[in-house]
Amino acid sequence: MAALLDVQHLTCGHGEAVVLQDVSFTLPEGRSLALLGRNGTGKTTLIDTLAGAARRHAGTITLAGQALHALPSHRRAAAGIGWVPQERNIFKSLTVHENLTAVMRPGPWSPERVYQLFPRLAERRQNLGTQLSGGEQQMLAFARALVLNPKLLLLDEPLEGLAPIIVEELLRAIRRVARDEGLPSIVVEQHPQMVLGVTDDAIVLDRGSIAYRATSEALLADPTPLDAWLGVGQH
Ligand SMILES: Nc1ncnc2c1ncn2[C@@H]1O[C@H](COP(=O)(O)OP(=O)(O)OP(=O)(O)O)[C@@H](O)[C@H]1O
Repeated sequence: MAALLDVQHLTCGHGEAVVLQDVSFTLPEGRSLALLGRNGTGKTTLIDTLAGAARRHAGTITLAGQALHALPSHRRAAAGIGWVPQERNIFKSLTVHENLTAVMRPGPWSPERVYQLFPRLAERRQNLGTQLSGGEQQMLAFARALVLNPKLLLLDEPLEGLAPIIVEELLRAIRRVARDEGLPSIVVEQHPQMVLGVTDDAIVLDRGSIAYRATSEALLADPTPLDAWLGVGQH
């Protein structure tokens, strides 16, 4: 079966600066991928390049047979990229419910379904974005990407800086969406043990390229290969 996402010989960065060189990987339909690596190794740059928000110097990005690499960001969203950037792009002057209805498209994920996934958002549906906690904003950013009914979900450090109880809720939601429902997803994370439990496969970036890849299950069973790329005791 053809890969859902096919990235070939991708070189990308910011302006003239190259951050990742000649990166190739595929993501099959129904699989989820943890994107790991030390600070500054280019995880966000890779996600942003897939979403059309960083500079592609060379290479191709194909989603469900459609070439995306020459399209602007909004057309990649229309083609099925559901992107949740680190800065949580919600409309702060709209209510939770308006945030969802402003972007929703037909498909299995309706606002009512995301409220079941995130009961906190259901309680806050009439609250403005400005009235939400950081964790609730992250849930709303995730929910907005879901109601777009994307073919591929990109989550950039969705757990960063959040309280443990919120991290648990988000991990449960990622597991349900990515693992149980099989929505293809790429999840950037600095701390592997959390994300390896909710993804199928893992890629480690180092020095501008893919340094290591394995199944998440294998790395959970034996994380020693991560020592070389993330630092001993860092996972
Ligand atoms: N907008 C930008 N303009 C120029 N350089 C940038 C920009 N954003 C990131 N970089 C540089 O690109 C490199 C990779 O950064 P990137 O944020 O992709 O790494 P990362 O692995 O996501 O790190 P972190 O975990 O800290 O977010 C770094 O050297 C960074 O300084």
